[in-house]
Amino acid sequence: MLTVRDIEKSFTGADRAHAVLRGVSLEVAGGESVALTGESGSGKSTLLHCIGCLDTPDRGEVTLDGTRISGLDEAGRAAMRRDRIGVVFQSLNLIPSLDVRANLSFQARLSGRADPQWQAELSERLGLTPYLDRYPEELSGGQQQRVAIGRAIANRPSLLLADEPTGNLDEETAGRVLDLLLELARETGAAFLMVTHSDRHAARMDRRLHLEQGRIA
Ligand SMILES: Nc1ncnc2c1ncn2[C@@H]1O[C@H](COP(=O)(O)OP(=O)(O)OP(=O)(O)O)[C@@H](O)[C@H]1O
Repeated sequence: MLTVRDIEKSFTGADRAHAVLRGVSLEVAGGESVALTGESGSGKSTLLHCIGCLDTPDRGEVTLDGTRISGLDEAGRAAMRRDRIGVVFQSLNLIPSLDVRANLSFQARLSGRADPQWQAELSERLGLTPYLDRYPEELSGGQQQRVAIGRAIANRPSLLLADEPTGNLDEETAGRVLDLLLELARETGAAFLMVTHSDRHAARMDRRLHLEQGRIA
């Protein structure tokens, strides 16, 4: 269960602070999928970064399965990212020097939770088994996207965060990739929060939250 309480975040510009998040609260239960929508610049990525331990809110609390993650130091936040949180962002951040097999298992190995049987099943369901020995640059955009999803889920994270994960795929491939994400998140019991600009994709999730003027509308 993800709980976000009254998060505030400002960025300081040349002369003044610009408040991006002005008291955002939300909850996502394990196994539940929630779409996060909002105009460009409304703070969706900022919110995801604060929740995913990639940035810190100025005020407010983020709790994951009872652990207050917003109060952790850098080492604690790194451990949360490694052990409990899976992310699929538009810049996929696959490791170019590792083949697909090693990219898939990278995070799970770091956290000591590598599970070869689960990884083999994931590779099969993501259609990646024929490509396990290839390097990211030898894959299509859709194939790379599926590696990023596999890597995020290989660890069975409590929280899965995705930022426009199908943004650069054609509509049909995007639909299939979203199906897989939803299926895997539900199956592993992850709380799944996804930023999307697509009404069609948002409609496929259990719930939708809209960010407007720094708050959930
Ligand atoms: N590191 C930063 N320093 C200063 N301003 C920032 C920083 N990151 C984001 N911002 C500002 O915060 C606001 C929200 O940005 P954010 O990327 O969260 O929006 P978004 O809703 O994800 O937008 P998009 O849909 O276009 O990706 C924007 O005005 C942006 O310029």
